[in-house]
Amino acid sequence: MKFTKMHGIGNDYVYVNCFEETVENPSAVARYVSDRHFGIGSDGLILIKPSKIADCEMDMYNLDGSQGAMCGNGIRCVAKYAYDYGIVNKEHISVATKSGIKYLDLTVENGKVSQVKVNMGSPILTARQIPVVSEKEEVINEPLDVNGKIYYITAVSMGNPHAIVYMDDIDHLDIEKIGPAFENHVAFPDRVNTEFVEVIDEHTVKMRVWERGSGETLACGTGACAVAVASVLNGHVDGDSPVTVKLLGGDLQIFWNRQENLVYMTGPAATVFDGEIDVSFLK
Ligand SMILES: N[C@H](CCC[C@H](N)C(=O)O)C(=O)O
Repeated sequence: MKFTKMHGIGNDYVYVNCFEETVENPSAVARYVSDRHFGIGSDGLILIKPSKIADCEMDMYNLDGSQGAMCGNGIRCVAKYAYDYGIVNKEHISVATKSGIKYLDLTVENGKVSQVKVNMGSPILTARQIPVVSEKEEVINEPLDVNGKIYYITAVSMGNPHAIVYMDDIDHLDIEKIGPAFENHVAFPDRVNTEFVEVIDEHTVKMRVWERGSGETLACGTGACAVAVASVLNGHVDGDSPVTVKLLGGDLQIFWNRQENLVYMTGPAATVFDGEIDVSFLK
């Protein structure tokens, strides 16, 4: 199986061009290629497929083989791959995902995509659609008991579920312990991606993320969008201008246009190497 290793500010995936390749069992392949010792090493697998309703389709799998409905860092790399490898030859493209069609604007430098702006669609705040179990219609700064400690969470979906928690110091967070406790909490029937956020100023936040199905990653695009929305809703940032979200792997610019109720994410995409791996033994 031919693949291309790419990343969006350190959130790295193995990409397969399914205009040319066929991947029979993507969950098993995702688990194998993601292993950083016995495989290629990545946060998961992303298939770039032909589409009848968009320029291409993104099909995303986490490190544990579970399928994700949307991937912000991933879709920027899908757009870069599609342009750089000749699937498309235009700078405004559409990508179909499990959470709907997304529209992207590409910045091309020296014939290659360097930066991508994505219309990530509207945030979902209704508890039962996220889903999160709550008596409230929306979960904004509501208490949740996690391992006997009360955390105040804001729940947002960008096509995938996110729980946002604000803290004074995220650098010394024992994320390996608290991350799984949130991920598998009974309040989240489909599990959850959890973002731990420190507010820097009214235009800047800093975050770490424990991803559903992948653990701590260096960045999460949908998570950064969910954090920007939650930060506006909780009055932590100025909602009239873009928010700089600082992640371990780099920064993303996120703007929630309240008039349109659309979230825009702008950030880089990078290709690391092309390769080939035998996955024929996987059933
Ligand atoms: N890293 C991705 C999010 C993956 C979400 C996945 N962990 C799930 O929802 O199951 C991003 O950049 O948006």
